[in-house]
Amino acid sequence: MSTRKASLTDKQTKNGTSKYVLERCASVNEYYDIAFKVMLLGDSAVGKTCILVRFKDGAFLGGNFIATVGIDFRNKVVDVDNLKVKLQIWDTAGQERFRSVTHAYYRDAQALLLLYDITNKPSFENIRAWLTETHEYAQKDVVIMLLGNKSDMAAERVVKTEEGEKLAKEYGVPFMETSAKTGVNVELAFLAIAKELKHRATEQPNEPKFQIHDYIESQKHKSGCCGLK
Ligand SMILES: Nc1nc2c(ncn2[C@@H]2O[C@H](COP(=O)(O)OP(=O)(O)OP(=O)(O)O)[C@@H](O)[C@H]2O)c(=O)[nH]1
Repeated sequence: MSTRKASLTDKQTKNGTSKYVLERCASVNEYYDIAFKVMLLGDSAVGKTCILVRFKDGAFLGGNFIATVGIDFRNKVVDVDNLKVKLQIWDTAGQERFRSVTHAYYRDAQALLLLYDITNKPSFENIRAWLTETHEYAQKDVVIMLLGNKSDMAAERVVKTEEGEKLAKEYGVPFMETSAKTGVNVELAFLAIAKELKHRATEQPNEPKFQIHDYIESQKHKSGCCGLK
């Protein structure tokens, strides 16, 4: 069991991360125009922490698996259409015994990344239960994305890409397979979420609506670990 501790205080959750913050803000030397909260959800060991570390630091946390205790978060600022968008990304513990802790944080999240492991069938089968939880605890208009992680482990795959696509279609949510190990589609997943949230927050009545599904389809497989524009 890890020594990682729940580090998100009430004060931190309220610090410059309200839904539509549009003035320029500085937080620990990071300037941003608008801020959103994103939560990573899914069974234990599907790779939530690794996806976050890959996105934030461009590295892979290999070696011994250390389960997250409670909830933790990291910030990353990305550029979307000349705006600096800060994503405050909450990494939750997948283990059942921490569920009541994480439920309390759903309400403030504007987006949820729901992960399963393509080499672990139960983690995929549990996605329906995760979706039920999100409907119970999250905001009605929360943006949800389904991610099939560990796509680098082709030999151990037990969940077909088409099964992920089918489930995502059933729930009307965007889907892609990712690998925290190789970086495939990791930046794309977060960037698509940032774009969707930014467009929702700044949308003008006569502007065409941002189509997250179309954006993802046009960008899939282009993104490795770095450099997606
Ligand atoms: N091959 C491969 N291994 C991965 C990938 N992502 C995560 N792992 C491994 O899977 C294990 C679990 O990863 P974590 O990121 O700690 O899982 P988690 O979902 O945060 O787990 P909890 O904290 O218990 O909720 C670790 O041993 C990682 O090295 C991936 O994309 N490919």
